[in-house]
Amino acid sequence: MPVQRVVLNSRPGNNGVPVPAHFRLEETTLAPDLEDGEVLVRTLCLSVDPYMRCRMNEDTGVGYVTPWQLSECVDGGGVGVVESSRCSACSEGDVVTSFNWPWQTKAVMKGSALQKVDPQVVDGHLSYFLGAVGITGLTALLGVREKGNVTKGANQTMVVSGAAGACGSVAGQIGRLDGCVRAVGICGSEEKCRALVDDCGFSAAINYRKEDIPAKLQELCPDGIDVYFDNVGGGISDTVIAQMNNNSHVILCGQISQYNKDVPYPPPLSEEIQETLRRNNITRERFTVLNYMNKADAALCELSQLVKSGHINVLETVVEGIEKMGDAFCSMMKGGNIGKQIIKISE
Ligand SMILES: NC(=O)C1=CN([C@@H]2O[C@H](COP(=O)(O)OP(=O)(O)OC[C@H]3O[C@@H](n4cnc5c(N)ncnc54)[C@H](OP(=O)(O)O)[C@@H]3O)[C@@H](O)[C@H]2O)C=CC1
Ligand SMILES: CCCCCC(=O)/C=C/[C@H]1[C@H](O)CC(=O)[C@@H]1CCCCCCC(=O)O
Repeated sequence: MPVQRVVLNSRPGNNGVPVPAHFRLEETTLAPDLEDGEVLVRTLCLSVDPYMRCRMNEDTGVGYVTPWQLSECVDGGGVGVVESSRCSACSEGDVVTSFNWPWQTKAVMKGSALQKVDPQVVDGHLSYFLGAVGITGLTALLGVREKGNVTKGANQTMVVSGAAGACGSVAGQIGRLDGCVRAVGICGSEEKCRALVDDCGFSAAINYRKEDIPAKLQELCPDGIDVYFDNVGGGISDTVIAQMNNNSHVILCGQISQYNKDVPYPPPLSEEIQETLRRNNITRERFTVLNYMNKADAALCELSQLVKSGHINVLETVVEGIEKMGDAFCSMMKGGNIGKQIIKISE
């Protein structure tokens, strides 16, 4: 059976900006018969994520992430439907997901590597399994709960960087639902600022490309900053940390502004920022969602209810066609997405 797939064509290097030519679309053929335990799946949607930038390097620098190999099919989060099965756990028509879904229109996968999911959990909106009711929603919810110290009635202000992205847009909404009196987003365009305020209930948003971040933070956070959900690192985060209250909390979720640089994860802070953290007793703990998977089932159930009831509004940027994978990844790394970047492969 002929299928299309995306392979890694070349590496950007530890200091390079990824471009679509680092990926290549190929035709390949699937074996006609399944072996015992195997499942033929048709890909519905694929997830595009920042951590994939380190999979483009020979050495990812992050223990739990493996490098993609040159000329081999790349993989990541995916959702699809079972077309035929020789695995007792999967039947034709089942909707399944995996963290290691090949960027391929159809694939033969081990049934044991797939998780069966119920489309009702997302009211049939299957791409949500890769976003708000999947790993990015979990990252937002568990990141806030595990590291944010949000307390109802405590008059707290939350700031979120990368706020109009998949994790950020949900994190600010969770912050509000959990009791923050203000959620202020920092993001890279006017359109994103509008989406945060009009669609996601953020109190205000700052366009870091156009506005003076320190002045806007002072204006929009009159009682200082108590919780900072950090998706980007670098200069934006240094600016936020400089305005944080005593005994406040940074949720170190990601540092995307540094991913095209040859620095370890998490990138080291300047001596000045470290001193600010110490002086003001600000916690800054690294958060990795994969370390909290024992809480995933309950959290996914909560996220499903919050999305279905309209308490969380989901933002997505959906691009169609496997041939757009490279473009979509490179675009997301430069801010081309609002909400979760998804590639739709088939109906
Ligand atoms: N700790 C964990 O377990 C997890 C961490 N993460 C991390 O969370 C963060 C967000 O991921 P995700 O929600 O999937 O991605 P997003 O949907 O937020 O997409 C990435 C966004 O990052 C912003 N960005 C890119 N470069 C810069 C820059 N130099 N400075 C500021 N902003 C930049 C862009 O938005 P803009 O237009 O605003 O610039 C872009 O849209 C990432 O750092 C990721 O690594 C993700 C999942 C799990
Ligand atoms: C560049 C370092 C990024 C660190 C932050 C980040 O984005 C982490 C993301 C992971 C998160 O914990 C959940 C995920 O899905 C992301 C990693 C997934 C790992 C799968 C690796 C698959 C493989 O290597 O085979």
